[in-house]
Parts: sequence; C-alpha cells; structure tokens
Amino acid sequence: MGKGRGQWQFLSVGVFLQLVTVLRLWRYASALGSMSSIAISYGENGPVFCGLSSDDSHLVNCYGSNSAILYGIPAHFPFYGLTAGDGFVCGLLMKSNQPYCWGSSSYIQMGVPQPITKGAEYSEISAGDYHLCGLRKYGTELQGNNFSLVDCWGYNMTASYVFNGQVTSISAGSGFNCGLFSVNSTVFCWGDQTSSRVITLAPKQLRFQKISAGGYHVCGILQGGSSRVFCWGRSLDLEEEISMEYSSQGNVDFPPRDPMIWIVGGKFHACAIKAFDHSVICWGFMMKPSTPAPSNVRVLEIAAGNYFTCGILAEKSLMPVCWGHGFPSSLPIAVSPGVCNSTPCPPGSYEVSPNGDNAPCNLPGSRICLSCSSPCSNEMYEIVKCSLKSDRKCSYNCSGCLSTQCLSNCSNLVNEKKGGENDRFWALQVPIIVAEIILAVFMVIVVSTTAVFYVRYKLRNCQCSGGNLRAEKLKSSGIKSSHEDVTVGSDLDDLKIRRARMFTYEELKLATCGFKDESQVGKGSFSCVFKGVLKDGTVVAVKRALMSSSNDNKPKNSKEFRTELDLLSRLNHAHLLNLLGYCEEGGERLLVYEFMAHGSLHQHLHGKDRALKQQLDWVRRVTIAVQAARGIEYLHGYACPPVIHRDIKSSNILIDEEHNARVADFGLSLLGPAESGSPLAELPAGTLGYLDPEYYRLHYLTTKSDVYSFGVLLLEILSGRKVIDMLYEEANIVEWAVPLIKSGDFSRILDPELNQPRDLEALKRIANVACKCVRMRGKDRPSMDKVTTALERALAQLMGSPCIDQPILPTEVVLGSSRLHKKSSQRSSNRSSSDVDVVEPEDQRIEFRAPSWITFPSVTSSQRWKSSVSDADIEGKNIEARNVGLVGSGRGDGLRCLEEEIAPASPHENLFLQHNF
Ligand SMILES: Nc1ncnc2c1ncn2[C@@H]1O[C@H](COP(=O)(O)OP(=O)(O)OP(=O)(O)O)[C@@H](O)[C@H]1O
Repeated sequence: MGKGRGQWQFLSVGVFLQLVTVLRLWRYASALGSMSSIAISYGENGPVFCGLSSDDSHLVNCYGSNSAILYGIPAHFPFYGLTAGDGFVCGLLMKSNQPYCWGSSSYIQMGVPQPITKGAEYSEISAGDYHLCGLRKYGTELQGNNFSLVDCWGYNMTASYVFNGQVTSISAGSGFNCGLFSVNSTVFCWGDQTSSRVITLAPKQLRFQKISAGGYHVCGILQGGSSRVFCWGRSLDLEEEISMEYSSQGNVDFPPRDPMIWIVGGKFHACAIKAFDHSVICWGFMMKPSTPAPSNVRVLEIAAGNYFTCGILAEKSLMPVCWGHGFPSSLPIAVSPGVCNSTPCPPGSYEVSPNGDNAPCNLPGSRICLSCSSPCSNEMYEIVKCSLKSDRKCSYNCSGCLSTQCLSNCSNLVNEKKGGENDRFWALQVPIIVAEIILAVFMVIVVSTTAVFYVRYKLRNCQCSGGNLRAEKLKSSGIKSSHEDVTVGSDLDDLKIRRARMFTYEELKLATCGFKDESQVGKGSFSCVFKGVLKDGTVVAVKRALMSSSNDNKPKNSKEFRTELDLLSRLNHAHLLNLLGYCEEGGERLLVYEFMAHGSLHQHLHGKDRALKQQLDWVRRVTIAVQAARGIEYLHGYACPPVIHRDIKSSNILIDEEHNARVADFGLSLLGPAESGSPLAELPAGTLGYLDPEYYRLHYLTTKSDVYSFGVLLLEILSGRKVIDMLYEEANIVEWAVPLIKSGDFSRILDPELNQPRDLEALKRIANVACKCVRMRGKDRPSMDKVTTALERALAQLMGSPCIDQPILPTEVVLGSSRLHKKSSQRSSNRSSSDVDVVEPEDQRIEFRAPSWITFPSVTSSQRWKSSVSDADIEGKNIEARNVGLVGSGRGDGLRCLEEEIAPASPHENLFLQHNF
C-alpha cells in the first residue's frame, strides 16, 4: 500500500550527477507521494518498520518480527526512499534509480524486480499488498512525448502501463494502483478492483494535491483552499456498512474536515497530518483494542501498516512512535525524517533539526530539508512564515469562521463572545430536543412491536403462494408447492408433519433386519443410516439418531432431529432428498427417506474405488453441480420462510438410481430470516473447509454462507481433491485453487483422473463462478439463482449446445431425469447393503469439522487426526505440527483470507481456534 510520506526529494549530492538528479527531482517535489524515508511491511510473518538511518548514509534500518526482512536488509545500498507491502520492503537505489526488494513475499522476489527493462530509471516506487509499481523518470522517450510509463511487478500486475499525459505520482493499494496527472491534477486508478471498487468510484471531477491508497480505499487531499480529505473505495466512504458489520471488532470514525498536508492509508483506515498544527489524525476502521494517535504533537512523517500507523515526532527525537493495533508503541531505532542533503534547502522548504543533540545528519553542512506546509487555507492566517529555519504555521482566523473545525478551534474565543447568546439558545432548544427524543423512542417501540406481530402473523400463515407468477415459476422448474392444499390458519404443527407418514418402530426394525451392521450404509455425526425394505417393497434409508450414553436413553441432538423433520416434510423439489416419514417411540427417533442407490458425491470423488470417480465424467459432474444448485436455489428462493442449509458439502449431495443429485441433510438448517438482509446471530455450524469464514468469524448468517460452501463444492468437483488435504502445500482447497484460477492457470486445478474436454471454456466458466462464490464478503458473492444460471450455461456449452446464453429448463428435459416427485425409491434396485462400492463410511470421516459446540459425537477429534494421518500417509508428528500450524497461524484455510481481508483474530478468537481445531 502507499504508506508513507514522500520526502525523498531531499537528496544527498556528494557528486555532481547526484546534484543534477536532485535538482531535476525538485521540480516534482510535491508530487512524490508513496515513497518515503519510512515504510511498514505487514502480513502473516509479522510487521516490520523500516527507515533510512538517521545519518546521511541512506542505509536502511528495520525493526520487527519478519526475519526474512530483517536478515535480508541490503547493508551497503543507499536508497532514495522506501515502500513496503505484505511481507516485503523495497527501496529506490540511489546508484541506479531502480527498485531493490527483499523479504518473504512469494510475489516479489529478492533483488531488482524482474523483468528489468533495460535502461529504465524510476522517480518513485509504491508497493501494494502483493505487487510493486515504479513510475519511470521523466525524460524517457515516451514521456517526452507526453506519455508516462508505470512498470509493475507481482501478483496479477506484471506489465508496463502507458498513460496518455504526465503522471506525477503513483500510489498502490491492495490489487490496484492510482496515479495523479500533472496537468489537471485528476486521479485515475487501474488494476483489480473486485474487493475495493476504487476504480469505478474514482472521482473524475475532483483535483488533488496528493493521493494515498490504502488496502481497499484511496484518500486524497483536495486542491484549492480547503485542502480537505476526500476518500473513496470499500472502507472509508462506506462507514455505515463497516460500522454495522464490524461494530463488535472495532470503531469506525469519519474522515475529518480539517485542511491536511499529508496522508497515508492502512488496510481499513487512513491517517493524515493537519495543516494547522502538524498533528496527526486517523479515521476509518480501528481495531479493538487500538492505542490512540498522539495528540497535540507535531509529526514530521507518517507511514501506515495494515491496522497501525507509525510516525516521527518533530519535537521529541528521531525514534518512531506507533499507534493502532498490533505493533509496539515505540521502536528502538532512530530513523531519518528525510534524506540528508549537502546543498542548502531550496525555497519553499525548511531544515529539520529535531533538537540540537540529535541532529539527523552526520556530515558537516549536511541537512534534511522538508517542504513547507501548504499556504494557509481561507479561514487561516500565517503566524510563522515558511523559511529555512521554520515551517509555515497557520492559525484560524476566528472572526471569519465558516467551518465547524474553525469554530471548534476558536471555541474559547467564540464562547466568550457568544456566551450570552448561547445560553439563551440552549434554554430554548433543550426542551425541544428532549421532547423529540421521547417521541422518537415511542415511535421506535410502536414500529418494532408492529413488526414483531406482523412477522409472527406471516410465519403462522405462511403459504408461499406468492401469487400466480411464483406458482408458475415453481411449476416450470420442477417444484411442487407443499402448501397447495393447506387452508389458511391451519394448525402449524399439523402443517409441519402433514406429508410425512408415521412409522412404528417395529415396522422399521423389521425393514432394516433389526438395524444390524450389514444394513448400515452410512454414519453421520448425529445418526446412523440403514438401508431398509418396507413391507410393500419400497427401499428406504432409515436415519436413526445416535443414542446418548446416559441412562435416560434420549437420542442426542433431538433439536436437530426435529428441525430436520419439520423442514423436510415441508419442502419438495426434484433435487432435494424427500422425507417419507418418521417414527417417534420412547427414546427412539427415526427418519425415513428415499434410498439413494449411488450413495454420496463424496464417496464417488474420494472413495477408494477409482472407477467410481472416473464414472463421473465432466458432463456428469457439471450436471450434478447444476442439480445441487437448483436444490439449494429452491431452499433460498422458494421455500417459505427461506431455508439456509448451513452444511452444503459433497457427503450431503446424494446420487439416486438415475445418477441425479439430491441435496440432503437439513440437520443443521435454520429457517432463514424473513428479510435476507438480517443476519441470524447463531453460533457457527458446518464443516471445516466448507464453512463460510464471514459466518464463522462474525456469526453473520445469510443465504450467502451456503453460496460459499457451494463454491467450495464446485472447486471439489472440478479438482477431485478433498477440501482439506494435507498432501497439498495449500491444505485448504480455496487457498490452493483460487490463486491458480485467478492467475489464468486454471487447468492445473482440473482433476487429473479425467481427460480434459476439448473445449475448456465451460470448465473455466465454472471455475470463475466458484471463485466468485468463495469471496470473503457475502455481499460480493452471487446469489444461488445466478450461480444456477451460470452453471446451466456452462453445462450447455460443455454438451456442445450452440446456444449457451439460454439457461436450460426444465431439469428433466436436458438432464435426462424422468423423476419428478415420483418415488424413485420404489423403483430402486434391491441392492443389498453389502454393495460396498458406494459404502465407505470410514472414508467420510477424513474431514475437519467445525467448533466444539457443533462437534459430532460419532467421531472424536483424535480419530479425525488419526484418519487424516493415515489418509495423508504422513508421519504422525509432522501432520500434527502442520495441523496446528494450519489453525494457529491462520494459514491454509479460508479463515486466513478473512483475517487479512477483514481483521486479525482477537486473542479470544485465536484461543478459540487453537482449542477447537
Ligand atoms: N437417503 C440415503 N440413501 C442412501 N445413503 C444415504 C442416505 N442418507 C445418507 N446416506 C449415507 O449415509 C451417510 C451419512 O449420512 P448423514 O446424513 O447421517 O451424515 P453426513 O451428512 O455424512 O455427516 P454429518 O451428519 O456429520 O454432517 C451419507 O454420507 C450417505 O453416504
């Protein structure tokens, strides 16, 4: 990110050439933005603060915890200035005007970034999270012709960018860059804006003195008298959104309105130096706990890390101080607030001398020059002029105050003057304000009570009719409303179990040969599943809740059992597993489902029988994906109230006799919020690897959590690998697949067991859909209906349809399924449960499950580790260490992404992670 104050114009000029360089650079002094004499690197290996030494050597000095940066410091290279990103630091070499980087980033290698453009020299460099950009110096042939060239290196950015017009400064954010044109001072941005929207939001009409990119936003200081800050992007212009979503993790402050002279951007925050008194102020999202920015102290220079900021105080010393979250508040290295320069400071700048004993430059006659603050704004007047010895100082002109900032700064005077008037004003206003508050509270109570009653009324009478349009849509997509014949106001309990038949325990015992082991076809966390044949020949699957060890003989998780019963009996879709009936006798609780002859998708993809996997060719796999998507779309869009499945995974996608997919297991489902925007504050539940990180961290449950899990499922279908697999360098499928897809290397994720189709485009589409589904923020993910449409198109393309823009409807026509509410179980072959090709309950246990309050009694954690060890065939010790590392360091699962995208885990959360995984 562009973090730091650019004062590298103060160049050392020991030799004539350097002097020439300095003089040329002075022309653009005010435009040197993101490079600075200090820079902060951040990321999973820990933050590091680097600065140019407080002598005139221009050598780098760093402090922090990333050893790759500390040990990689180029001890003998003098730099003009520094910039830093996720795990790396780069400096602009004085000798060659080229960047030189070091650290632990896999995107920015140590040394001069490759490819080097021969003869290229840079006037400024700026680092984003995973990339570095350099602005070519003026005077190149292209720029001489009123073009500018920016070279970038790193993730998704390696290219040379040509801009029509002279660019004076650049600043890099997370996956994007922005620049300022010199002619009209307008801003432009380019790169990947998926997570920030900075490119589309860039204000074309505004003119800036300076810009600075943060993680997902850009802030700039406006030209003109106001010198105010203007921010855009995902985090700083959308304070409300942030404050709603992250209010439990930190505070969100609004951008100040004071005139500013300098600005830097962190991941979700920004800090600036005020023109008025050179004190620092920060705003945006502040993690809890955060130390406050130093107040009423002059600051010479600032640089931002992801959740913290460091600055060099003018008065104290040259030791940097830091504030915010996640870094020590004072650092034991002295750094330079600029670069020492042996020539006198040019007009418009002043010499820095923090205090006599602590002169920043060793050589006699050598000094640091900093540019003076901008001229005082309209409401201010100059109290100290800009001179060699001092910066310009401004004070508010209290007689002409227009802004609140001015008013508050002049408050003492104003108060004295207006004291009498104010007293009268408040004497009148206070009773009115109190009355208004009381009225507002009353209105809120009335509205919320009405809303509660209304929602309850709707739920009781929910018929999901939704008018003719909806009924027609349901019909056309193979859905039969389960409430067609329900009279309004009928008893809710009757409604819930209306369609499910009640079985006796004896009946089911007989059907499953006394629940003997041979009849068992699967085992879940809450239940065992048996194959059974009813008296009339219907083949069924009987799900028997696990019994607790206590004497009262109550089945475990009876709440889950009843939830599933309620839900399933009300839902009816060709791609949902139908509930046929239930039994509730004594302590026994059993559910009777249609029997799925071909077991689960998990067994096909990860079972020991390779033939089973190869049977699932690309068309069949995509068909299964489309069908599962339709089932989930029905749950989200047509079930009333909407249902969030919460445990979408391959072992819950069952395959019937005709190889059609059915979404099963509503044991973890919840009735969704009536309004999709209101999240359910439930404890997270689900299966690790598929679990939506946003839901997990923030307990923010919407239908988009299912979309995330479905995205993981898509990656699993495409790659044929398990969602958590220690045999891969990236154990988590999302961490592994998404970078490959994004870098255009998508064919590397395709299942090697299958031959690649001639036209890869369809699978590429699906991979892209999957990437969108697993985005960190639910809001950025597509809804299930969009996912379904995209998959249908991809399927049509895969099958060679010329008309891929038409979604395929209805299911049965294209996918060859003749099933529509007919009891396929009745037609199921009487395959005995010893048909072990699809029955590998052990194999399913190689999964990492979610936290302890949703642990599943059938499998102890030690069993899970054991099975993962044998599965991965890795030495026990190693796997344990890696598993701990996976969670403790936040590496390798979707959580890591969230940690970096939204916020680091709190100590409490870290503790929780370590305990539960
Ligand atoms: N209707 C069915 N027909 C055939 N096999 C089934 C049926 N329902 C479940 N199974 C088999 O039984 C296994 C266990 O199913 P169950 O729903 O109890 O647990 P799960 O979803 O695999 O795991 P968990 O309950 O831990 O989420 C399934 O993976 C599947 O192989």
